[in-house]
Amino acid sequence: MTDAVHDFARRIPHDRLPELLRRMPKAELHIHIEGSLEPELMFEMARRNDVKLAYSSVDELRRAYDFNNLQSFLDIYYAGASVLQTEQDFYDMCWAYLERAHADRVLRAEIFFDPQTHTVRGVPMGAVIEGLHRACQDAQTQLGIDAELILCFLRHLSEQEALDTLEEALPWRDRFIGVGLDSSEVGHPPEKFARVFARCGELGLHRVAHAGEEGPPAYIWSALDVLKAERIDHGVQSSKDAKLMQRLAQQRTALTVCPLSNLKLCVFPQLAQHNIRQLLEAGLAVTVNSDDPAYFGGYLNTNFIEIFAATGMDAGHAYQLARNSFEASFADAATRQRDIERLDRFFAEFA
Ligand SMILES: Nc1ncnc2[nH]cnc12
Ligand SMILES: [Zn+2]
Repeated sequence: MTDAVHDFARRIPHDRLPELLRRMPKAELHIHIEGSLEPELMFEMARRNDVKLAYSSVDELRRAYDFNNLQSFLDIYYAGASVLQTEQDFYDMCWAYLERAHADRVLRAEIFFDPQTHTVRGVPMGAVIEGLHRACQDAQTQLGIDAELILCFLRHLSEQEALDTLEEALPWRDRFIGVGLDSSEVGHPPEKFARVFARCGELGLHRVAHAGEEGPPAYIWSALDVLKAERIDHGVQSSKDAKLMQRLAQQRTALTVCPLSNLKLCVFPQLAQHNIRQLLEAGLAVTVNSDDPAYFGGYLNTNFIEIFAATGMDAGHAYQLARNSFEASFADAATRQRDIERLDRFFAEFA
């Protein structure tokens, strides 16, 4: 941050913070598209595809969104994804997210998808990828959002299944920019996926991984050293390991932190106890993200507003978080620079 922007940001009064956070340009780097499927759209898809849900109404479904850890969420999340069957379903879900993100002043979105959740039910890989890709293209032309896809492997499945999934997706290689690793973390360390990530590196794909959401700092070390992950998704457990904190700060490896997700999955008992401010002030390249907004009570701006209210962060922190999101994105250098200039202009003009 330049000193001028920094000084200006520090003078913005706290009561204007929600407005600043809402209007500030930003990138979202950690969003599972299946986690953006709102109950209303889920019921609509269940109806049109003749899929039976375990809940009789939107209200009953929403009442079931009461989680005590990651697994209790994943069980409901995978059941919800069963309504997605056609290319149009994937398009509709992704378009709904992108419109919502646009309203939150997201200039760039890097969107995770879980193909194995769908191919195992007989949905063709092409229906998943083409539907999502078409929504990303329309978002570029109609909303001006830059949106890209990241294919995630489910870590509760085997490495061989991940390798098979990669092969199956290769005809659409130009439709995704990278790969990630998600699902049940504890008991499924990054090293289980060493070979498939090495192969993705050879293919020129970006690599990210969920690590240190519930799992230990050792998983963050191996995501970096074995998988060569360029960003760590969540990574909040890094504060338990001083050496790791030093490394992440020194390398400026981005952490895609998801405050409301961590609250809803009981990673932290209250938002006020979240360590995002500590991580940011220790010099880590922290970003704010929504993870699974339809399940965790808020899209990106709600995450910003609630975590700022709970931890007392100010406009200087807001600038740094937004700037980190652009610097950590996989956009080309000119696009990143353009977005950072937009951010600087926004802060200079905010009044
Ligand atoms: N928070 C999360 N952690 C791991 N896998 C996920 N898949 C969707 N959301 C996830
Ligand atoms: Zn996630």
